[in-house]
Amino acid sequence: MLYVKAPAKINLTLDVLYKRPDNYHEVEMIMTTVDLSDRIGLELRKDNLIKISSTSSIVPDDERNLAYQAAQLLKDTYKVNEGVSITIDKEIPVAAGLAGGSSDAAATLRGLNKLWGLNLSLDTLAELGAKIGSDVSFCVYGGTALATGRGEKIEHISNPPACWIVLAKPKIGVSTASVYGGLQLNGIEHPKTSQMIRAINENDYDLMCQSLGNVLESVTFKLHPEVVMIKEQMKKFGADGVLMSGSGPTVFGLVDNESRIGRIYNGLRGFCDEVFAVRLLGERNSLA
Ligand SMILES: C[C@@](CO)(OP(=O)(O)O)[C@H](O)COP(=O)(O)OP(=O)(O)OC[C@H]1O[C@@H](n2ccc(N)nc2=O)[C@H](O)[C@@H]1O
Ligand SMILES: Nc1ncnc2c1ncn2[C@@H]1O[C@H](COP(=O)(O)OP(=O)(O)O)[C@@H](O)[C@H]1O
Repeated sequence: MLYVKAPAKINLTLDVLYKRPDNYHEVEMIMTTVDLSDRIGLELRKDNLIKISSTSSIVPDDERNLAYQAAQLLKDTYKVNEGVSITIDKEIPVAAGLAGGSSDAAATLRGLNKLWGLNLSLDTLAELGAKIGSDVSFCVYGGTALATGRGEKIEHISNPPACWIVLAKPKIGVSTASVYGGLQLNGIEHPKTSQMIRAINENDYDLMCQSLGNVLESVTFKLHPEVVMIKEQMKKFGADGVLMSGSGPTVFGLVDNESRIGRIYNGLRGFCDEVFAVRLLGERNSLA
């Protein structure tokens, strides 16, 4: 059995430039990985089948699973005559804005590259990953990046200043498609992407906290007002910078001082079942 780690991502900035003719949105976002991971187990099968199981009751255990799609795509593209049993130990909340499914797909690509002896580069895996979903390419590489296009064009940047992240997910799932679909770009306030890059390059924690921004908040806040409340609570309990990740509903708070985490964590536990205090991960993936 080969085990591969599949970490969650957060969006430090998420800007939408325009809606494209293919119905995707042209984005500009800074993404980084955090130390909250699913664990993917891969075991070779001689019978040519792809089988999938997970510890979560809400994640599909058939061809709708993004990890299954990753295996199928590699199998079809490279005419692989072996199968695989995939097990997913799910730690990342589902439909949360943390790219759990995309990261599972990316980890499956990296793992099967080794298990099936395909010898593909990370760049090739990232290119394949884009066929599964817009966030999969970033998840193939991990680390910290500026993502453009529909999210699949990846430019690596330095890792942000070291800090803690508190993640709080209210008990609702959010559909990424409906959030993008509800976005009104007229008069919207765009995040300061280049200021965020400067903050990261200069290792300036305060500037990083001031530069957080996500245009999708406006949509999700209207659909689910409890997300606004969680953001306010996170600030009240002492986080230095607070933002919704991706299309939500997870809200994350940045904290540079370990002694303040307990108060924020315990305060949020009163509102959300799923609360995590984690570190930024930083390191980029190598081939599994
Ligand atoms: C919002 C973000 C931010 O990182 O993450 P999540 O909240 O999903 O974690 C991503 O852009 C989500 O990426 P991902 O979840 O891979 O989306 P996809 O499966 O490619 O697309 C799902 C749907 O979202 C819309 N979509 C997605 C990406 C994009 N740049 N423009 C879009 O309009 C499209 O309607 C598409 O059909
Ligand atoms: N391996 C997987 N893990 C989680 N969700 C998955 C997976 N495969 C498919 N899905 C489906 O993808 C949808 C989005 O899940 P997820 O990736 O967790 O959220 P997000 O796109 O908000 O980051 C879910 O509704 C789920 O049914």
